[in-house]
Amino acid sequence: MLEIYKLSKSFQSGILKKQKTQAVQEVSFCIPDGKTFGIVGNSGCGKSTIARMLLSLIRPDAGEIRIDGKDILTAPKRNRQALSRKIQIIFQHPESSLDPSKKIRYSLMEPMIIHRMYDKAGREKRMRELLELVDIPETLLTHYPHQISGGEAQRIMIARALTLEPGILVLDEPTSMLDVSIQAQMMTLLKELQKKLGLSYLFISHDMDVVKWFCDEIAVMKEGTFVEQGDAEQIIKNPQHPFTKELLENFRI
Ligand SMILES: Nc1ncnc2c1ncn2[C@@H]1O[C@H](COP(=O)(O)OP(=O)(O)OP(=O)(O)O)[C@@H](O)[C@H]1O
Repeated sequence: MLEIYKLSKSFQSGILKKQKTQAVQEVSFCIPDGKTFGIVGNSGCGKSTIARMLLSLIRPDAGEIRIDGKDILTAPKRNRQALSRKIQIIFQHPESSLDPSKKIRYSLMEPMIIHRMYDKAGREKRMRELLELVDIPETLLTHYPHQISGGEAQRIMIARALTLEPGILVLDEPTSMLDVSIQAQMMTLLKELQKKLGLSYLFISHDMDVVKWFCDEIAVMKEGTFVEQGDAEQIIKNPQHPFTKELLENFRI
């Protein structure tokens, strides 16, 4: 279970750091095990800043990030690494997330080696289990990233994220760079994996149709705050906030 409470982050930029942007302001939400929470909003509203805080890439100014009741931000240093490993991300551009000079086998093994997970035989076994889960043939292990398709690269990235046994995946527009025909396959795979592994997803997207099908709950984000949040289908069917209505209108055009 992921619980986010009053998370805030501002950035200072410009000459003498005089310009302040409140990127995220007191957002709270909760994702139970096996559920999907979606964040929708225009470019620059703060979605990636939330993702970066969850992945411990930047530190929030205030708030709490609790995984199974334990706050990552105040946990002792020795526990923090294990806790932050529980949240992994799938990016928009799978090709650029894979090292072009390394074979697929290396990309799958690397996180387990860095985090000293399993012995050699255990890592091999885990890698093969994951390949089967994401439906990728073992023959691809000896390929380089430029020798595989966008859809295959995204499956490999999902397997790579799962090597660390996370409970939560942040899906940052995971299919927006793929062909429409592959997008549906990928979303179905993500649903299957969620069911099999009990994963929680934080899904960042612009596509209202996908959000409605994929998410249990959503938040509509504008200028750093959630203007509306709750059951996905309910919000899309009966939006209350003018900004949500505007987003839905623009999407339908
Ligand atoms: N490192 C930074 N320094 C200064 N301002 C930043 C920094 N990172 C983000 N911002 C600002 O914070 C706000 C939120 O940015 P963020 O990247 O979270 O938006 P987003 O909703 O993810 O946008 P997109 O959909 O385009 O990726 C924006 O106004 C952005 O310019």
